[in-house]
Amino acid sequence: MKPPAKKANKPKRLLHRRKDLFIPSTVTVAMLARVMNVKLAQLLTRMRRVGLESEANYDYILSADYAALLAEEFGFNPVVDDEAAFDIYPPKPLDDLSTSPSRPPIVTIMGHVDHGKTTLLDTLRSASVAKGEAGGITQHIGAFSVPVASQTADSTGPRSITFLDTPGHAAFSAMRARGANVTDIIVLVVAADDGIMPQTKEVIDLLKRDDSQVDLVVAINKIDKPSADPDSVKKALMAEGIQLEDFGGDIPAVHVSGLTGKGLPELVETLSTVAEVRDLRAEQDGPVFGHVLESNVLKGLGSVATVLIRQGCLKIGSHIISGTAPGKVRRMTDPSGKPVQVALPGMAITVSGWKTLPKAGDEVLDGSESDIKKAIANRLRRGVAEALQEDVEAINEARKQERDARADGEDVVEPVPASGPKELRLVIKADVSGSCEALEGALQGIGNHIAISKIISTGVGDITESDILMAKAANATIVGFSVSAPRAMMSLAAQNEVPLTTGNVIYRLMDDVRSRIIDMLPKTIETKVIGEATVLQLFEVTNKAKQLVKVAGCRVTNGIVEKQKHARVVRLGHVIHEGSLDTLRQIKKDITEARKGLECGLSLKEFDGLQEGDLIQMYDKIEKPGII
Ligand SMILES: Nc1nc2c(ncn2[C@@H]2O[C@H](COP(=O)(O)OP(=O)(O)OP(=O)(O)O)[C@@H](O)[C@H]2O)c(=O)[nH]1
Repeated sequence: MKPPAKKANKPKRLLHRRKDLFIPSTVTVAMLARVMNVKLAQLLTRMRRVGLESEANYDYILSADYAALLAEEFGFNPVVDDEAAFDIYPPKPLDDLSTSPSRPPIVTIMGHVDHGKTTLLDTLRSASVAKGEAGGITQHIGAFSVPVASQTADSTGPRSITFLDTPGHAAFSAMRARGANVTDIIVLVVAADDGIMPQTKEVIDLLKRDDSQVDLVVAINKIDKPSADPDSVKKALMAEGIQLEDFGGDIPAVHVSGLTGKGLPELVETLSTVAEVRDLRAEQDGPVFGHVLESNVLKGLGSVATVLIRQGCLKIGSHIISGTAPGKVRRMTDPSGKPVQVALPGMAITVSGWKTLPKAGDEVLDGSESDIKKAIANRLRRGVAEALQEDVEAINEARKQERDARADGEDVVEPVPASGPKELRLVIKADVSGSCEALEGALQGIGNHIAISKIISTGVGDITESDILMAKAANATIVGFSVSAPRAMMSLAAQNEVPLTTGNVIYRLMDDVRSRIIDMLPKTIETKVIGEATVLQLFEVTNKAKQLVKVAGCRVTNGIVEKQKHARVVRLGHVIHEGSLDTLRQIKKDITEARKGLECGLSLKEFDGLQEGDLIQMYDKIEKPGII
């Protein structure tokens, strides 16, 4: 009788927990294979399969993104440091601002050279100061505010207009490059006596291209001049596609004179009307978001920046961040120099209290002191990583070119030494752990199957005696990044014959390691043919030692046949002998060289088998360093 069948086990669901793999900011393919404990060939095959064809090389330096992707391919859970990713970001603009408070419009004046932008701004600015606080001083801070005269307490239009007066400034290109358009209205200044000029066209093109909401107001300037012809300027603008109100369009044009001030109240009124139609509003509660327009260091105040507030409400004592500059608002002044306690959207104010100088065009955000500290550390680290990434791209490209050149040449691939590749051992020291990690990623695995770099130790801090002793014991080279090597340490390293290299540019250190690896590779010998001669006839002559020797009557067909160079005999495309010349003669005279077209007689040392039709090649041997 058959034993009762065992109750089949229910298949258990396999819970595959992926192993965490820490991903450094940069890592070579060889290093990634090593840390994942997979064969390099396997990783290269997988890279090709996932479309990383041109990156599939042992020495390609992968970014953390690619490395993470590949780690996932091999079943790992790539861990990119969350703390390292922390940052403070601009707040998302609200979808519906209809209940938010109104804000002043931001106006930029643009136009062709000499059409009067500066004069117009100066007149507007001085008018604003005159109308503003008595005794206010006009400071050049990158922006100023002009009150709108016609506004009453219950009207809905803006009470003031903020003019930005640095249109060609770097801040603008920096902001534009990040897609930030701070301007609501552009005033296009066109001189009534000059008309449309190249920079006028540039502004028009910019407006046509710009899909952001920027309104246009045309200021036909220098209207006081007898030669002013505003009508023909307007027609020319229409021809450029600027639909002016006068011709049934919706773009207002105002006749002004920046010099006399004529028409400026109308210009301000027009801007106010355009702004009113736009119904410009911004959230005053919540996080602060602004842009640095200008920054400089002032005596007694330290680093000061003009900040255009775009959202939120900046207060004295707020902790702020801009780029990698942290700050705590100590003092704020409006464009007339009057201290303010709070800065609202649409206002441009000077802010002091920065620990370092922020850059024009950078965003200004607020946050808690500790968040700002963390964000700054990460931004600095990312800055290093980005700079490194640029280097890395250049290095990857250089390596690719070398490889391509090598593939095109006739080089023979050196066999792998039986003992495995030679190692250049490295002891790494860096200023902070971030750069240590970056350096590790960049230096590990430089080389090829013959010689390769291997990091045996990493550490943070200056180079010490124990580093040198460890390097000596391990026969390693010390690489220091942004650390100091005191003189005593340098001499200790020299006494112990420990190679030591320091620097603060990662790619230079990479180059240094590369050249050390190259020195470990066998040199390749290249030949360069410098002259050729064809054997026409053979003679037998008696030499000085009374021996009968064969002499070849030749014609030099290419270059120069120099007696002291290396010589080889090529027969039917094959080299049949390599050596050197014994004699080189013309008629009966010994010569040292024979140029193209000449006939000469020659014989070779230790070779007596020349035949008619043989090709004698004279060549140089060039020693070339190994390639990685
Ligand atoms: N008659 C007259 N001259 C003016 C007026 N506005 C400016 N100008 C003159 O035109 C010249 C150029 O004026 P700017 O204000 O420097 O012109 P701009 O467009 O700022 O020039 P750039 O800064 O070089 O781009 C100066 O000589 C001014 O005095 C105006 O309304 N009427």
